[in-house]
Amino acid sequence: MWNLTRFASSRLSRTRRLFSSVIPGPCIVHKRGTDILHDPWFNKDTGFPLTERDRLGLRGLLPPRVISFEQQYDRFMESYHSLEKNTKGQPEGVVALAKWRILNRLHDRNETLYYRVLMDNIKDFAPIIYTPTVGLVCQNYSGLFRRPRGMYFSAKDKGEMMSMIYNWPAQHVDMIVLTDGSRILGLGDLGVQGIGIPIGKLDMYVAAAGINPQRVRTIISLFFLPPSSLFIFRQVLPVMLDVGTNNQKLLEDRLYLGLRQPRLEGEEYLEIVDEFMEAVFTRWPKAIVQFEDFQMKWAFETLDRYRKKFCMFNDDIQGTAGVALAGLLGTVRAQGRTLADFPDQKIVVVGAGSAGLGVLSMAVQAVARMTGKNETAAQNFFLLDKDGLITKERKNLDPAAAPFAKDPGQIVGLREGASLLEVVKKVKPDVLLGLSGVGGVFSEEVLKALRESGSTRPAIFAMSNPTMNAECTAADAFKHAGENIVFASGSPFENVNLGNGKVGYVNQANNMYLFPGIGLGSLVSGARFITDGMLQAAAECLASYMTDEEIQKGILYPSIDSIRHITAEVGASVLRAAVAEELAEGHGDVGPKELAHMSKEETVEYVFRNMWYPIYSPLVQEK
Ligand SMILES: NC(=O)c1ccc[n+]([C@@H]2O[C@H](COP(=O)([O-])OP(=O)(O)OC[C@H]3O[C@@H](n4cnc5c(N)ncnc54)[C@H](O)[C@@H]3O)[C@@H](O)[C@H]2O)c1
Ligand SMILES: O=C(O)C[C@H](O)C(=O)O
Ligand SMILES: [Mg+2]
Repeated sequence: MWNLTRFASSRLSRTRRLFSSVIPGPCIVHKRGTDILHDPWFNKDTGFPLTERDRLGLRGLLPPRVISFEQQYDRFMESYHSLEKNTKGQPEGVVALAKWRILNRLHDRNETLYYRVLMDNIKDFAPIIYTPTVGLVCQNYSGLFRRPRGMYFSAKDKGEMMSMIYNWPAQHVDMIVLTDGSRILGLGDLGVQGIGIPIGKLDMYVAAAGINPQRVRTIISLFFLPPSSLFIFRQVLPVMLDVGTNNQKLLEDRLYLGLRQPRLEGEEYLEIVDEFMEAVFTRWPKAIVQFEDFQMKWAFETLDRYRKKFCMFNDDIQGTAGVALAGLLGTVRAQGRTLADFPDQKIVVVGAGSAGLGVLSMAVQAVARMTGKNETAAQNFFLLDKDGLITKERKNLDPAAAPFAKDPGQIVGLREGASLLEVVKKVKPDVLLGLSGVGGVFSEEVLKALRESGSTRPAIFAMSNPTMNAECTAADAFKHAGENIVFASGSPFENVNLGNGKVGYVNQANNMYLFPGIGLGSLVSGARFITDGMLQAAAECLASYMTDEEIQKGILYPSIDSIRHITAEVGASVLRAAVAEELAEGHGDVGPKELAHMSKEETVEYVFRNMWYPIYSPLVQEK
C-alpha cells in the first residue's frame, strides 16, 4: 500500500532543466502609459525595452536606460542584504517586519520580479511572507495596511455577494484561500486582520505550485513541446469573510479595519458562508476553495457541509493530517523498522482541535488499512486537550474527539484528565505530537520523561505556530529528550549543533508541503471534489519522497528549496487518484481520456508544464 519507490535522485536538476527552457509568449494588455506602470502585473519598471516603450506609450515616462531583469533582480537582493545588515541587533520582530515591508513593496510594484525572487530564495523568504512572520503581520495588519489585496466579504454584504463577486477583475479564478480570521495560527481570533494568511498561503501556491497570480492570460511555450502545446495559467484570490470578531482588544482599537461587532453565530454565520460559496461557484464553477484558519467548530461543519458539493478542502484538518502522517511514517523508518510496524507505534497527540483531530483520523485510517481491523486501530493513540487525557468519562465529550477517547478500563494507571507528564511517563510513547497552540507545553520535565520512551528513536513534533507557540524549541528538545530524537516543528528552527560535528536535524512539519500540490493536482485534473483517496495519495507521495539515507539522518521532509519539485510530484499523485476515482473531468485542452492514458512520468511532466514561471513576457496591446 505504501509504495516507497524512490524518486529520481536529481530532483532539483530536473526542475531546473524544465524551467530553463521556458520561452515567454506574448501577454495581451488592454491599457497604455502610466496605467501599465501602475499595474504590478504588467509593470517591468526600468526593464521595458525601447520598442515596447514606443508601442505602449511609455517613452519619456521612465529614465532612458533599460535595465535587464537580472540587473533588477540583483539590485533588489542588494537592497535586501543591506537592510539585513542595517537592522542587525534590532529586536527580531522589528527586523522581520522590515523584511516583510521590503518584499511587500516589491509585490505591490512588480509581481514578476517579486515572484522570481521569492521562488529563487524560498528558504529565506518563506519565513517572512509565510509562517512565522505572517502571524506578526496579521497582528499588526490594520496599522500596516497600505493597499488592498484580495477580496473582503462582510456580514453587511448579505444578499449582495452574487454581484460583488463580479467586482473582481479576472475572467478566471482557480485557487481561492478563504478565512474568517477566527483562529489565526495559534494567535486566536484576529478578525479581518487574518487576511494575511490567505495572502501568504497563495504566495506559497505561486512559488511552490506555479499557480499564476495574475488576472490576465499569459501564454508561455516550452520549446521542447510542439507549438500547439500552449498553456493557460492559473489565477489566485485571497478572501476574508468578516463576520465580526470576539477579540475585545481589536473591537476597541480605533485603527481596526474590520466590522466592529461580535462574530455571527449559528445559522446567521452559515448563511453568510453559503452565500459566498454559491457566488464563487456561480462565477467560477471550476474554482477550488481552500478553507484556512477557521475555529474548530466551523472548520469541521463547513468541511462536512461543502466537500461533496464543491471542490474544496480544509487545509488545517486535511493538509496537516497528510504532512503529519508522512512524518510519522518517516519516523518508523528512522527507527530502522518497516512501515508494517507503524500500527505498533504509541503516539501521544496534544491538542484535540481541528488539526489534532485531523491528524488522528488520518493516522487511524492508515492503521486500519494496514491491519485490516477498524475496532483496534485507535488503541495506540492517546489524545489530550487543555483538560488533560481524554477518556470516555469526559463530561461533554466532543463528538469529534469521541472515537479517540480512551476506555478507562484499558489504560491502567491513567485517569480521565491525566496530565501530559503522567501520560508520557506511563505510556512511554514513540511519538509526542503537539497541535495545541500553546508554547512550551512540552516542558523540560515532559521532554526528560521521553528519555524513557520504548522507542530507540523517539520523535517530537512541535507543530504549533508561530514560533512562540511551538510546544518546545528544537534546542530544548535535543537537550532534554536526548540527541537521538527525531525533531519536527511547524515553524522553522535552525538545526541544532550537538557538538563533535554532530547535527540535530530540524524538520519543518508544515502543511506547506501538501496544500500547494493538493490544489494544483485537483486543478489540473479538473476534479469535481477532493476526496479522501486524493488526500491519501498526496500523503503517500510525501512519505515516499525521502531516501533511506536522509531518513537515517533524521530528515523527514524535503528541503524547502525543492518545494516546487515535491509539489509537482504531489500534484501528479492527486491527479492520478482523481483519475482512478473517475472524478477527473480534464483541464483546458486535455480531456479525461488523455489524463487516464498518461503514464506516471507523463503525469508529472504534465503537472510541471502547467506551472507558471515568472519571466517578463512581451506586452502586446489589444484595443
Ligand atoms: N504545522 C502545521 O502545519 C499546522 C497545521 C495546522 C495547525 N497548526 C497549529 O496547530 C495549533 C492548533 O490548531 P487547531 O486548529 O487544532 O486549534 P484549535 O483551537 O482547534 O485546537 C487547539 C486544541 O489544543 C488544546 N489545548 C489548549 N491548551 C492546551 C494545553 N495546555 N495542553 C493540551 N492541549 C491544549 C485545546 O483544548 C484544543 O483541543 C495552532 O497553533 C496552529 O497554528 C499547525
Ligand atoms: O499556516 C501555517 O503555517 C500552518 C497551518 O496552516 C497553521 O494554521 O498553523
Ligand atoms: Mg492554517
